[in-house]
Amino acid sequence: MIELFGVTKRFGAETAVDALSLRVEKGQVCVLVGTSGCGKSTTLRMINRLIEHDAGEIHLEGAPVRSFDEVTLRRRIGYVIQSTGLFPHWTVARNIGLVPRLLKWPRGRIHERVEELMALLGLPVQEFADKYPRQLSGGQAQRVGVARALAADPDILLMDEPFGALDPLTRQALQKQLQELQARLHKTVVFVTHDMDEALALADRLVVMRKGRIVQQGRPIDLLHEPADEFVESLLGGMDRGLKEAALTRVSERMLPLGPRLLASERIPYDASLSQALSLMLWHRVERLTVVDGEDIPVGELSLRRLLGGKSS
Ligand SMILES: Nc1ncnc2c1ncn2[C@@H]1O[C@H](COP(=O)(O)OP(=O)(O)OP(=O)(O)O)[C@@H](O)[C@H]1O
Repeated sequence: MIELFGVTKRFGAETAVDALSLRVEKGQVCVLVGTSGCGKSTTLRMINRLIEHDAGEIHLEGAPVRSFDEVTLRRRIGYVIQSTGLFPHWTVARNIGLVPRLLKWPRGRIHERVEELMALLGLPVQEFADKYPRQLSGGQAQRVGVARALAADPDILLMDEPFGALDPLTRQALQKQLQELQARLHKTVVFVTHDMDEALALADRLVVMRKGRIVQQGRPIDLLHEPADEFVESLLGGMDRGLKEAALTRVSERMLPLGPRLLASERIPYDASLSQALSLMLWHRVERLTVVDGEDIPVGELSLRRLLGGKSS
């Protein structure tokens, strides 16, 4: 668990973070959003003490962050940034093993851990272990960055725009991979992003910041339904909020069992979102879709009325 109590950070005359209080439960993904310069990165970097706070308290599992030495912080908190921060003259394997080496793990254990992480992140050892960062694509480098952050099995992961520099397809693939990892590893994650779709997809708890303060926080769906003010409303998508909400619901949650009717010709996977279903209906000018499982076998149907929240088909 991470707790911030009235935390303030000033840079000269400017207050970057202003008496901010926040609690991130164990295993939760907390996403910070807000306009540029509102203090998201500063908040993140105070948690691992890359920036020291001026006032208030920050606690990890109930103990002040200032009571931990640097090595303990490195072990307990993984940190991923947009530019990856990989050492250019080190191989992928060496980059991933950085923190275990600092912690003086035995060589064999480091080797095993690096291989385990590369497998976890979909980076075949044969192909990537001896490559240098310049030989990697943006998405591959970002995966190495995540593997490195996870190396010492930290409880906490701080991610600052980790996928910001990637093309939309790679970005979505890495978001999905992060969700799958999180389902297995249950880290306590604080994630900063400018991309509202990314924020809504990943967040258990969404925190909207403005001028160093929190304007609103809660479950994404609650913020979409009841934004505290116009600022939150427009940040969350304004008129697009309906589509953003639909993106949060899976087709499998709305579909009905297969009925006696003929199957609709257009098909959609059961784990697609309602916004994708709506898009497909618009594209094909149809009001019904056949829902299929991973093997393309029909498992249900989704009608436009049902998609809109109606009870019957
Ligand atoms: N090292 C620093 N020295 C002086 N001012 C700083 C420093 N770091 C941040 N600031 C200022 O503090 C404020 C908050 O910056 P921060 O990087 O936390 O915002 P942010 O919300 O992460 O912004 P962005 O979304 O653009 O990355 C900004 O006004 C910034 O100029």
